[in-house]
Amino acid sequence: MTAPHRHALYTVAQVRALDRAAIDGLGIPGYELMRRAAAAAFAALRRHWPQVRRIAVHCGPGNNGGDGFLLALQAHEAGFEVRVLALADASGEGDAARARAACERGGVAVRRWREGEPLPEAELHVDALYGTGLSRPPGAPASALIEAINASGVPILALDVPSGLDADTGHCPGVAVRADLTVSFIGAKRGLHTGQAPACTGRVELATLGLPETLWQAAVPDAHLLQPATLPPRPRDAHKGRSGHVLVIGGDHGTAGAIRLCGEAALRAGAGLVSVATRAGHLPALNAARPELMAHAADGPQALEPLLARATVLAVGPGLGQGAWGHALWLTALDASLPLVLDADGLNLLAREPRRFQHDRPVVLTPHPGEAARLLGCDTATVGRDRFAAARSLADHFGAVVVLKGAGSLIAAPGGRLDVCPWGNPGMASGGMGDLLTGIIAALLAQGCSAWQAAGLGVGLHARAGDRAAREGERGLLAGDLLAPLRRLLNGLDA
Ligand SMILES: NC(=O)C1=CN([C@@H]2O[C@H](COP(=O)(O)OP(=O)(O)OC[C@H]3O[C@@H](n4cnc5c(N)ncnc54)[C@H](OP(=O)(O)O)[C@@H]3O)[C@@H](O)[C@H]2O)[C@@H](O)CC1
Ligand SMILES: [K+]
Repeated sequence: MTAPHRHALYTVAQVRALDRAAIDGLGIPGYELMRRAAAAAFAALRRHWPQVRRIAVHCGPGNNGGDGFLLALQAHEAGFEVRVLALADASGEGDAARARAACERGGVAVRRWREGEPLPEAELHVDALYGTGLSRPPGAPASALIEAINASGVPILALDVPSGLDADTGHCPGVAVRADLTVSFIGAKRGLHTGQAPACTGRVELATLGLPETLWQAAVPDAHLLQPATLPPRPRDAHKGRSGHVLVIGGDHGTAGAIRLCGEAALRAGAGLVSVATRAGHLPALNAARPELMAHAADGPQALEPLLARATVLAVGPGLGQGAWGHALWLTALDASLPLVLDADGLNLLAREPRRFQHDRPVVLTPHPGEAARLLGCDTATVGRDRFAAARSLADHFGAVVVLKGAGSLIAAPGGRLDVCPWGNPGMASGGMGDLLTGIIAALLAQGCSAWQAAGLGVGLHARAGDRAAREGERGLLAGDLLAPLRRLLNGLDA
Protein backbone atom coordinates (compact mmCIF):
# COMPACT_ATOMS: atom_id res chain seq x y z
CA MET A 1 0.00 0.00 0.00
CA THR A 2 1.17 3.52 -0.74
CA ALA A 3 2.18 5.42 2.37
CA PRO A 4 -0.21 8.30 3.13
CA HIS A 5 2.42 10.97 2.74
CA ARG A 6 2.93 9.87 -0.87
CA HIS A 7 -0.11 11.85 -1.88
CA ALA A 8 0.06 14.53 0.79
CA LEU A 9 1.17 17.97 -0.38
CA TYR A 10 2.85 20.58 1.77
CA THR A 11 3.57 24.28 1.68
CA VAL A 12 7.21 25.34 1.73
CA ALA A 13 6.81 26.41 5.37
CA GLN A 14 5.48 22.94 6.21
CA VAL A 15 8.34 21.24 4.35
CA ARG A 16 10.79 23.36 6.31
CA ALA A 17 9.04 22.29 9.52
CA LEU A 18 9.39 18.64 8.41
CA ASP A 19 13.11 19.24 7.76
CA ARG A 20 13.44 20.73 11.25
CA ALA A 21 11.50 17.86 12.78
CA ALA A 22 13.91 15.40 11.16
CA ILE A 23 16.92 17.36 12.42
CA ASP A 24 15.74 18.36 15.89
CA GLY A 25 13.15 15.67 16.64
CA LEU A 26 14.88 12.65 15.12
CA GLY A 27 18.43 13.90 15.67
CA ILE A 28 19.53 13.45 12.06
CA PRO A 29 22.05 16.20 11.23
CA GLY A 30 21.19 18.51 8.31
CA TYR A 31 24.42 17.48 6.58
CA GLU A 32 23.37 13.84 6.74
CA LEU A 33 19.99 14.75 5.17
CA MET A 34 21.88 16.59 2.44
CA ARG A 35 24.05 13.52 1.82
CA ARG A 36 20.96 11.32 1.60
CA ALA A 37 19.25 13.80 -0.72
CA ALA A 38 22.27 13.77 -3.01
CA ALA A 39 22.42 9.96 -2.90
CA ALA A 40 18.71 9.65 -3.75
CA ALA A 41 19.04 12.04 -6.67
CA PHE A 42 22.20 10.33 -7.95
CA ALA A 43 20.45 6.95 -7.77
CA ALA A 44 17.55 8.39 -9.79
CA LEU A 45 20.02 9.79 -12.33
CA ARG A 46 21.59 6.35 -12.83
CA ARG A 47 18.19 4.69 -13.03
CA HIS A 48 16.78 7.07 -15.63
CA TRP A 49 19.96 7.64 -17.67
CA PRO A 50 22.11 4.51 -17.19
CA GLN A 51 24.35 5.40 -20.14
CA VAL A 52 25.35 8.86 -18.83
CA ARG A 53 28.95 9.23 -17.54
CA ARG A 54 29.69 12.94 -17.98
CA ILE A 55 27.65 15.46 -16.01
CA ALA A 56 27.70 19.15 -15.16
CA VAL A 57 26.35 20.19 -11.77
CA HIS A 58 25.18 23.78 -11.25
CA CYS A 59 25.25 24.88 -7.63
CA GLY A 60 23.57 27.90 -6.07
CA PRO A 61 24.42 29.72 -2.84
CA GLY A 62 22.16 27.83 -0.41
CA ASN A 63 21.50 24.27 0.71
CA ASN A 64 20.10 23.31 -2.68
CA GLY A 65 23.61 24.02 -3.94
CA GLY A 66 24.89 21.87 -1.06
CA ASP A 67 22.86 18.94 -2.38
CA GLY A 68 24.49 19.55 -5.75
CA PHE A 69 28.05 19.54 -4.36
CA LEU A 70 27.47 16.23 -2.60
CA LEU A 71 25.89 14.69 -5.71
CA ALA A 72 28.93 15.85 -7.69
CA LEU A 73 31.23 14.19 -5.15
CA GLN A 74 29.27 10.94 -5.20
CA ALA A 75 29.25 10.90 -9.01
CA HIS A 76 33.02 11.56 -9.07
CA GLU A 77 33.59 8.70 -6.63
CA ALA A 78 31.48 6.46 -8.88
CA GLY A 79 33.83 7.20 -11.79
CA PHE A 80 31.79 9.89 -13.57
CA GLU A 81 33.41 12.84 -15.28
CA VAL A 82 32.01 15.76 -13.29
CA ARG A 83 32.13 19.52 -13.80
CA VAL A 84 30.79 21.79 -11.12
CA LEU A 85 29.79 25.39 -11.74
CA ALA A 86 29.01 27.57 -8.75
CA LEU A 87 27.13 30.84 -8.76
CA ALA A 88 29.15 32.22 -5.85
CA ASP A 89 32.62 31.96 -4.35
CA ALA A 90 33.06 29.70 -1.33
CA SER A 91 32.04 31.54 1.79
CA GLY A 92 30.66 31.11 5.27
CA GLU A 93 29.94 28.01 7.22
CA GLY A 94 26.96 25.72 7.39
CA ASP A 95 26.06 22.53 5.56
CA ALA A 96 26.35 23.94 2.03
CA ALA A 97 29.84 25.35 2.65
CA ARG A 98 30.85 22.04 4.21
CA ALA A 99 29.49 20.17 1.20
CA ARG A 100 31.46 22.39 -1.17
CA ALA A 101 34.65 21.88 0.81
CA ALA A 102 34.08 18.10 0.84
CA CYS A 103 33.53 18.16 -2.90
CA GLU A 104 36.77 20.05 -3.57
CA ARG A 105 38.72 17.94 -1.09
CA GLY A 106 37.41 14.86 -2.86
CA GLY A 107 39.05 16.00 -6.08
CA VAL A 108 36.20 17.75 -7.94
CA ALA A 109 37.14 21.16 -9.32
CA VAL A 110 34.52 23.81 -8.64
CA ARG A 111 34.49 26.73 -11.05
CA ARG A 112 32.69 30.04 -10.57
CA TRP A 113 30.41 30.59 -13.58
CA ARG A 114 30.40 34.00 -15.20
CA GLU A 115 27.84 35.20 -17.67
CA GLY A 116 28.86 34.65 -21.28
CA GLU A 117 31.01 31.61 -20.57
CA PRO A 118 30.00 28.47 -22.45
CA LEU A 119 28.61 25.57 -20.48
CA PRO A 120 30.93 22.58 -20.12
CA GLU A 121 30.29 19.65 -22.45
CA ALA A 122 28.01 17.24 -20.60
CA GLU A 123 25.56 14.44 -21.25
CA LEU A 124 23.28 15.72 -18.49
CA HIS A 125 22.90 18.86 -16.38
CA VAL A 126 22.07 18.77 -12.70
CA ASP A 127 20.20 21.85 -11.51
CA ALA A 128 21.08 22.66 -7.89
CA LEU A 129 20.76 26.44 -8.13
CA TYR A 130 17.69 27.19 -6.01
CA GLY A 131 15.23 24.98 -4.15
CA THR A 132 12.64 25.94 -1.58
CA GLY A 133 14.61 29.10 -0.72
CA LEU A 134 13.82 30.93 -3.97
CA SER A 135 12.94 34.42 -2.80
CA ARG A 136 12.72 36.45 -6.04
CA PRO A 137 12.99 36.06 -9.81
CA PRO A 138 16.44 34.74 -10.73
CA GLY A 139 18.56 37.71 -11.79
CA ALA A 140 21.89 37.87 -13.64
CA PRO A 141 23.94 35.76 -13.85
CA ALA A 142 21.63 32.93 -12.65
CA SER A 143 18.98 33.78 -15.25
CA ALA A 144 21.53 33.45 -18.08
CA LEU A 145 22.80 30.16 -16.65
CA ILE A 146 19.24 28.81 -16.47
CA GLU A 147 18.61 29.78 -20.08
CA ALA A 148 21.87 28.14 -21.16
CA ILE A 149 21.00 24.93 -19.32
CA ASN A 150 17.54 24.89 -20.93
CA ALA A 151 19.08 25.42 -24.37
CA SER A 152 21.72 22.71 -23.92
CA GLY A 153 19.66 19.99 -25.56
CA VAL A 154 20.69 17.33 -23.03
CA PRO A 155 18.58 15.94 -20.16
CA ILE A 156 18.18 18.04 -17.02
CA LEU A 157 17.77 16.66 -13.51
CA ALA A 158 16.46 19.18 -10.97
CA LEU A 159 17.21 18.72 -7.29
CA ASP A 160 14.19 19.27 -5.06
CA VAL A 161 12.65 22.06 -7.20
CA PRO A 162 13.41 23.26 -10.75
CA SER A 163 15.26 26.52 -10.12
CA GLY A 164 13.06 29.53 -10.69
CA LEU A 165 9.81 27.74 -9.81
CA ASP A 166 8.13 28.84 -6.61
CA ALA A 167 7.58 25.52 -4.82
CA ASP A 168 4.77 27.04 -2.79
CA THR A 169 2.56 28.24 -5.62
CA GLY A 170 3.61 26.69 -8.94
CA HIS A 171 4.34 30.17 -10.27
CA CYS A 172 7.58 31.19 -12.01
CA PRO A 173 8.34 34.82 -11.21
CA GLY A 174 11.03 34.87 -13.95
CA VAL A 175 12.97 32.30 -15.97
CA ALA A 176 12.97 28.75 -14.66
CA VAL A 177 14.73 25.49 -15.39
CA ARG A 178 12.74 23.10 -17.56
CA ALA A 179 13.78 19.74 -16.17
CA ASP A 180 13.12 16.23 -17.43
CA LEU A 181 13.07 14.85 -13.90
CA THR A 182 12.73 16.50 -10.50
CA VAL A 183 13.73 14.50 -7.46
CA SER A 184 12.11 16.23 -4.51
CA PHE A 185 13.11 15.60 -0.92
CA ILE A 186 11.25 14.74 2.29
CA GLY A 187 7.90 16.46 1.68
CA ALA A 188 6.01 16.81 -1.62
CA LYS A 189 5.79 20.52 -2.31
CA ARG A 190 2.32 21.54 -3.45
CA GLY A 191 3.71 24.01 -6.01
CA LEU A 192 5.32 21.21 -8.02
CA HIS A 193 1.95 20.07 -9.36
CA THR A 194 -0.01 23.05 -10.66
CA GLY A 195 0.19 26.23 -12.73
CA GLN A 196 3.54 26.60 -14.49
CA ALA A 197 5.07 23.65 -12.63
CA PRO A 198 4.23 20.94 -15.18
CA ALA A 199 6.25 22.90 -17.76
CA CYS A 200 9.28 22.91 -15.43
CA THR A 201 9.38 19.73 -13.39
CA GLY A 202 9.20 16.95 -15.95
CA ARG A 203 8.48 13.79 -14.03
CA VAL A 204 8.41 14.29 -10.24
CA GLU A 205 9.79 11.70 -7.82
CA LEU A 206 9.71 12.02 -4.06
CA ALA A 207 12.67 10.76 -2.02
CA THR A 208 11.84 10.32 1.64
CA LEU A 209 15.50 9.85 2.65
CA GLY A 210 14.91 6.83 4.87
CA LEU A 211 12.95 8.88 7.41
CA PRO A 212 10.34 7.08 9.52
CA GLU A 213 6.59 7.33 8.84
CA THR A 214 6.08 9.05 12.19
CA LEU A 215 7.62 12.22 10.75
CA TRP A 216 4.69 12.77 8.36
CA GLN A 217 2.04 11.45 10.71
CA ALA A 218 2.62 14.49 12.91
CA ALA A 219 2.08 16.98 10.07
CA VAL A 220 -1.32 17.96 8.64
CA PRO A 221 -0.81 18.37 4.87
CA ASP A 222 -2.00 21.53 3.17
CA ALA A 223 -3.51 19.58 0.25
CA HIS A 224 -3.60 16.16 -1.42
CA LEU A 225 -3.00 14.75 -4.87
CA LEU A 226 -6.16 13.23 -6.34
CA GLN A 227 -6.14 9.44 -6.45
CA PRO A 228 -7.72 7.39 -9.25
CA ALA A 229 -11.33 6.58 -8.38
CA THR A 230 -14.53 5.27 -9.91
CA LEU A 231 -18.14 4.89 -8.83
CA PRO A 232 -19.21 1.57 -7.33
CA PRO A 233 -21.04 -0.77 -9.75
CA ARG A 234 -24.74 -0.06 -10.20
CA PRO A 235 -27.09 -2.20 -8.14
CA ARG A 236 -28.55 -5.04 -10.21
CA ASP A 237 -32.05 -3.66 -9.72
CA ALA A 238 -31.16 -0.12 -10.85
CA HIS A 239 -33.63 1.93 -12.88
CA LYS A 240 -33.06 5.26 -14.58
CA GLY A 241 -34.95 7.18 -11.92
CA ARG A 242 -32.25 6.30 -9.39
CA SER A 243 -29.39 7.84 -11.35
CA GLY A 244 -30.76 11.35 -11.38
CA HIS A 245 -31.98 13.76 -14.03
CA VAL A 246 -29.54 16.43 -15.20
CA LEU A 247 -30.91 19.58 -16.80
CA VAL A 248 -28.35 21.42 -18.94
CA ILE A 249 -29.21 25.09 -19.44
CA GLY A 250 -27.44 27.07 -22.14
CA GLY A 251 -26.74 27.19 -25.84
CA ASP A 252 -27.63 30.66 -27.03
CA HIS A 253 -27.67 31.28 -30.79
CA GLY A 254 -24.54 29.82 -32.38
CA THR A 255 -23.42 27.72 -29.42
CA ALA A 256 -25.33 24.47 -29.76
CA GLY A 257 -22.08 22.52 -29.59
CA ALA A 258 -21.47 23.49 -25.96
CA ILE A 259 -24.76 22.04 -24.70
CA ARG A 260 -24.50 18.97 -26.87
CA LEU A 261 -21.07 18.17 -25.40
CA CYS A 262 -22.18 18.94 -21.86
CA GLY A 263 -25.32 16.84 -22.19
CA GLU A 264 -23.55 13.96 -23.87
CA ALA A 265 -20.86 13.95 -21.17
CA ALA A 266 -23.58 13.80 -18.51
CA LEU A 267 -25.07 10.76 -20.28
CA ARG A 268 -21.68 9.07 -20.63
CA ALA A 269 -20.93 9.79 -16.97
CA GLY A 270 -23.97 7.79 -16.00
CA ALA A 271 -26.85 10.23 -15.42
CA GLY A 272 -30.19 8.41 -15.69
CA LEU A 273 -31.80 11.16 -17.77
CA VAL A 274 -30.44 14.30 -19.36
CA SER A 275 -32.59 17.19 -20.55
CA VAL A 276 -31.36 20.29 -22.33
CA ALA A 277 -33.08 23.67 -22.14
CA THR A 278 -31.95 25.80 -25.04
CA ARG A 279 -32.90 27.94 -28.03
CA ALA A 280 -35.65 26.39 -30.18
CA GLY A 281 -33.45 26.52 -33.26
CA HIS A 282 -31.02 23.97 -31.79
CA LEU A 283 -33.61 21.24 -31.28
CA PRO A 284 -33.52 19.47 -34.68
CA ALA A 285 -29.73 19.21 -34.65
CA LEU A 286 -29.61 18.00 -31.04
CA ASN A 287 -32.32 15.40 -31.62
CA ALA A 288 -30.60 14.13 -34.73
CA ALA A 289 -27.12 13.98 -33.22
CA ARG A 290 -27.97 12.55 -29.81
CA PRO A 291 -31.56 11.31 -29.50
CA GLU A 292 -30.93 10.19 -25.91
CA LEU A 293 -30.81 13.88 -24.94
CA MET A 294 -34.25 15.35 -24.27
CA ALA A 295 -34.00 18.77 -25.88
CA HIS A 296 -36.54 21.46 -24.97
CA ALA A 297 -37.06 24.98 -26.27
CA ALA A 298 -36.74 27.49 -23.47
CA ASP A 299 -37.66 30.97 -24.66
CA GLY A 300 -37.65 32.26 -21.12
CA PRO A 301 -38.07 31.42 -17.44
CA GLN A 302 -41.65 30.19 -17.83
CA ALA A 303 -40.59 27.45 -20.22
CA LEU A 304 -37.93 26.45 -17.71
CA GLU A 305 -40.28 25.94 -14.74
CA PRO A 306 -41.71 22.49 -15.71
CA LEU A 307 -38.21 21.28 -16.58
CA LEU A 308 -36.87 22.43 -13.22
CA ALA A 309 -39.68 20.54 -11.51
CA ARG A 310 -38.42 17.26 -13.02
CA ALA A 311 -34.65 17.80 -12.78
CA THR A 312 -32.52 16.71 -9.84
CA VAL A 313 -29.30 18.56 -10.84
CA LEU A 314 -28.63 21.66 -12.97
CA ALA A 315 -25.67 22.33 -15.25
CA VAL A 316 -25.80 26.01 -16.13
CA GLY A 317 -23.56 28.01 -18.39
CA PRO A 318 -22.27 26.24 -21.50
CA GLY A 319 -22.99 28.61 -24.39
CA LEU A 320 -25.42 30.55 -22.19
CA GLY A 321 -24.22 34.02 -23.17
CA GLN A 322 -24.65 37.03 -20.94
CA GLY A 323 -27.56 38.65 -22.77
CA ALA A 324 -31.13 39.04 -21.55
CA TRP A 325 -32.09 35.47 -22.51
CA GLY A 326 -29.17 33.86 -20.70
CA HIS A 327 -29.51 36.14 -17.70
CA ALA A 328 -33.21 35.35 -17.22
CA LEU A 329 -32.61 31.57 -17.37
CA TRP A 330 -29.61 31.93 -15.06
CA LEU A 331 -31.64 33.79 -12.43
CA THR A 332 -34.43 31.22 -12.50
CA ALA A 333 -31.98 28.32 -12.30
CA LEU A 334 -30.07 29.81 -9.38
CA ASP A 335 -33.28 30.41 -7.46
CA ALA A 336 -34.39 26.81 -7.94
CA SER A 337 -32.36 25.49 -4.97
CA LEU A 338 -31.31 22.37 -6.88
CA PRO A 339 -27.75 21.02 -6.82
CA LEU A 340 -25.86 23.06 -9.37
CA VAL A 341 -22.77 23.14 -11.56
CA LEU A 342 -21.96 26.61 -12.87
CA ASP A 343 -19.55 27.13 -15.76
CA ALA A 344 -18.60 29.60 -18.47
CA ASP A 345 -21.15 32.44 -18.77
CA GLY A 346 -22.90 31.03 -15.71
CA LEU A 347 -19.77 32.16 -13.86
CA ASN A 348 -19.46 35.45 -15.70
CA LEU A 349 -23.01 36.28 -14.66
CA LEU A 350 -22.14 35.31 -11.09
CA ALA A 351 -19.22 37.74 -11.21
CA ARG A 352 -21.68 40.45 -12.27
CA GLU A 353 -24.23 39.53 -9.62
CA PRO A 354 -22.39 37.78 -6.79
CA ARG A 355 -24.29 35.67 -4.31
CA ARG A 356 -23.33 33.24 -1.60
CA PHE A 357 -24.89 29.78 -1.86
CA GLN A 358 -26.66 28.13 1.07
CA HIS A 359 -24.27 25.77 2.81
CA ASP A 360 -26.62 22.79 2.38
CA ARG A 361 -26.97 23.26 -1.39
CA PRO A 362 -24.39 21.24 -3.38
CA VAL A 363 -22.82 23.76 -5.77
CA VAL A 364 -19.70 23.34 -7.92
CA LEU A 365 -18.11 26.28 -9.75
CA THR A 366 -15.66 25.40 -12.54
CA PRO A 367 -13.77 28.57 -13.50
CA HIS A 368 -10.66 28.80 -15.66
CA PRO A 369 -8.19 31.42 -14.40
CA GLY A 370 -9.83 34.24 -16.40
CA GLU A 371 -13.27 33.49 -14.96
CA ALA A 372 -11.73 33.08 -11.50
CA ALA A 373 -10.17 36.53 -11.81
CA ARG A 374 -13.55 38.04 -12.75
CA LEU A 375 -15.18 36.34 -9.77
CA LEU A 376 -12.46 37.61 -7.44
CA GLY A 377 -12.30 41.09 -8.95
CA CYS A 378 -8.60 40.81 -9.76
CA ASP A 379 -6.55 40.10 -12.90
CA THR A 380 -5.61 36.71 -14.33
CA ALA A 381 -1.94 37.20 -13.41
CA THR A 382 -2.89 37.53 -9.74
CA VAL A 383 -4.74 34.22 -9.90
CA GLY A 384 -1.66 32.64 -11.54
CA ARG A 385 0.67 33.89 -8.81
CA ASP A 386 -1.15 31.84 -6.20
CA ARG A 387 -3.75 29.41 -7.52
CA PHE A 388 -4.15 27.84 -4.08
CA ALA A 389 -5.15 31.15 -2.51
CA ALA A 390 -7.46 31.97 -5.43
CA ALA A 391 -9.30 28.63 -5.31
CA ARG A 392 -9.71 28.75 -1.54
CA SER A 393 -10.88 32.31 -1.46
CA LEU A 394 -13.48 31.59 -4.18
CA ALA A 395 -14.77 28.57 -2.27
CA ASP A 396 -15.08 30.55 0.94
CA HIS A 397 -16.55 33.60 -0.71
CA PHE A 398 -19.28 31.81 -2.70
CA GLY A 399 -19.92 28.90 -0.32
CA ALA A 400 -19.29 26.37 -3.10
CA VAL A 401 -16.81 23.73 -4.16
CA VAL A 402 -14.50 25.32 -6.73
CA VAL A 403 -12.59 23.66 -9.55
CA LEU A 404 -9.86 26.04 -10.67
CA LYS A 405 -9.00 24.67 -14.12
CA GLY A 406 -5.66 24.78 -15.92
CA ALA A 407 -2.57 22.57 -15.70
CA GLY A 408 -2.87 20.84 -12.34
CA SER A 409 -6.53 21.69 -11.68
CA LEU A 410 -7.35 22.49 -8.06
CA ILE A 411 -10.49 21.42 -6.21
CA ALA A 412 -11.23 23.56 -3.17
CA ALA A 413 -14.04 23.39 -0.62
CA PRO A 414 -15.11 26.12 1.80
CA GLY A 415 -12.96 25.85 4.90
CA GLY A 416 -9.72 25.14 3.04
CA ARG A 417 -9.83 21.48 1.98
CA LEU A 418 -7.98 21.20 -1.32
CA ASP A 419 -6.98 18.50 -3.84
CA VAL A 420 -4.65 18.82 -6.83
CA CYS A 421 -5.21 16.87 -10.05
CA PRO A 422 -1.99 15.26 -11.28
CA TRP A 423 -3.39 14.20 -14.69
CA GLY A 424 -4.25 15.97 -17.91
CA ASN A 425 -2.21 17.20 -20.83
CA PRO A 426 -1.82 20.23 -23.11
CA GLY A 427 -3.97 18.55 -25.78
CA MET A 428 -6.89 19.31 -23.49
CA ALA A 429 -6.42 23.05 -23.98
CA SER A 430 -9.05 23.00 -26.73
CA GLY A 431 -12.67 24.01 -27.23
CA GLY A 432 -15.40 22.01 -25.52
CA MET A 433 -13.27 20.43 -22.80
CA GLY A 434 -14.86 22.61 -20.12
CA ASP A 435 -18.38 21.79 -21.32
CA LEU A 436 -17.53 18.13 -20.94
CA LEU A 437 -16.28 18.58 -17.38
CA THR A 438 -19.47 20.42 -16.42
CA GLY A 439 -21.59 17.56 -17.71
CA ILE A 440 -19.50 14.93 -15.94
CA ILE A 441 -19.65 16.68 -12.56
CA ALA A 442 -23.41 17.22 -12.93
CA ALA A 443 -23.92 13.51 -13.69
CA LEU A 444 -21.93 12.52 -10.62
CA LEU A 445 -24.00 14.85 -8.44
CA ALA A 446 -27.10 13.27 -9.97
CA GLN A 447 -25.84 9.84 -8.93
CA GLY A 448 -25.59 10.82 -5.30
CA CYS A 449 -22.06 12.22 -4.92
CA SER A 450 -21.54 15.21 -2.66
CA ALA A 451 -20.27 18.40 -4.32
CA TRP A 452 -16.75 17.61 -3.07
CA GLN A 453 -16.85 14.01 -4.34
CA ALA A 454 -18.40 14.94 -7.68
CA ALA A 455 -15.85 17.69 -8.32
CA GLY A 456 -12.82 15.55 -7.42
CA LEU A 457 -14.03 12.42 -9.17
CA GLY A 458 -15.19 14.42 -12.18
CA VAL A 459 -11.92 16.34 -12.57
CA GLY A 460 -9.94 13.10 -12.20
CA LEU A 461 -12.02 11.15 -14.72
CA HIS A 462 -11.95 14.03 -17.22
CA ALA A 463 -8.16 14.42 -16.98
CA ARG A 464 -7.45 10.70 -17.08
CA ALA A 465 -9.78 10.28 -20.06
CA GLY A 466 -7.84 13.12 -21.69
CA ASP A 467 -4.57 11.28 -21.05
CA ARG A 468 -5.97 8.06 -22.54
CA ALA A 469 -7.24 9.90 -25.60
CA ALA A 470 -3.91 11.74 -25.99
CA ARG A 471 -2.16 8.43 -26.64
CA GLU A 472 -3.24 9.11 -30.22
CA GLY A 473 -1.49 12.50 -30.04
CA GLU A 474 -2.05 15.70 -28.07
CA ARG A 475 -2.44 17.99 -31.06
CA GLY A 476 -5.84 17.54 -32.65
CA LEU A 477 -7.38 16.03 -29.52
CA LEU A 478 -11.12 16.76 -29.52
CA ALA A 479 -13.37 17.00 -26.48
CA GLY A 480 -15.58 14.27 -27.96
CA ASP A 481 -12.57 11.90 -28.05
CA LEU A 482 -12.73 11.73 -24.26
CA LEU A 483 -16.19 10.17 -24.12
CA ALA A 484 -15.19 6.58 -24.88
CA PRO A 485 -12.26 6.43 -22.41
CA LEU A 486 -14.38 8.30 -19.86
CA ARG A 487 -16.96 5.52 -19.91
CA ARG A 488 -14.31 2.84 -19.47
CA LEU A 489 -12.63 4.68 -16.59
CA LEU A 490 -15.91 5.40 -14.85
CA ASN A 491 -16.76 1.71 -14.93
CA GLY A 492 -13.34 0.67 -13.66
CA LEU A 493 -12.48 -1.09 -16.93
CA ASP A 494 -9.16 0.78 -17.27
CA ALA A 495 -6.72 1.14 -14.41
N1 LIG B 1 17.20 21.98 5.44
C1 LIG B 1 17.23 20.67 5.26
O1 LIG B 1 17.13 19.95 6.18
C2 LIG B 1 17.41 20.11 3.92
C3 LIG B 1 17.42 20.94 2.80
N2 LIG B 1 17.67 20.45 1.60
C4 LIG B 1 17.88 21.33 0.47
O2 LIG B 1 17.96 22.66 0.84
C5 LIG B 1 17.11 23.46 0.02
C6 LIG B 1 16.70 24.67 0.76
O3 LIG B 1 17.87 25.34 1.10
P1 LIG B 1 17.89 26.87 1.43
O4 LIG B 1 16.87 27.16 2.45
O5 LIG B 1 19.28 27.20 1.77
O6 LIG B 1 17.39 27.56 0.08
P2 LIG B 1 17.95 27.47 -1.44
O7 LIG B 1 16.82 27.01 -2.24
O8 LIG B 1 19.22 26.75 -1.54
O9 LIG B 1 18.19 29.01 -1.83
C7 LIG B 1 18.56 29.95 -0.87
C8 LIG B 1 19.71 30.78 -1.36
O10 LIG B 1 19.43 31.27 -2.65
C9 LIG B 1 19.36 32.68 -2.62
N3 LIG B 1 18.33 33.09 -3.54
C10 LIG B 1 17.04 32.73 -3.54
N4 LIG B 1 16.40 33.22 -4.61
C11 LIG B 1 17.33 33.88 -5.31
C12 LIG B 1 17.29 34.59 -6.54
N5 LIG B 1 16.16 34.69 -7.25
N6 LIG B 1 18.42 35.15 -7.00
C13 LIG B 1 19.56 35.05 -6.29
N7 LIG B 1 19.65 34.39 -5.13
C14 LIG B 1 18.56 33.81 -4.65
C15 LIG B 1 19.07 33.02 -1.21
O11 LIG B 1 19.51 34.33 -0.99
P3 LIG B 1 18.63 35.34 -0.12
O12 LIG B 1 17.20 35.21 -0.57
O13 LIG B 1 18.80 34.90 1.27
O14 LIG B 1 19.22 36.66 -0.43
C16 LIG B 1 19.90 31.97 -0.49
O15 LIG B 1 21.26 32.32 -0.52
C17 LIG B 1 16.01 22.52 -0.34
O16 LIG B 1 15.35 22.93 -1.51
C18 LIG B 1 16.76 21.22 -0.52
O17 LIG B 1 17.33 21.16 -1.82
C19 LIG B 1 17.98 19.05 1.43
O18 LIG B 1 19.37 18.97 1.51
C20 LIG B 1 17.33 18.15 2.45
C21 LIG B 1 17.57 18.65 3.83
K1 LIG C 1 17.08 23.15 -8.03
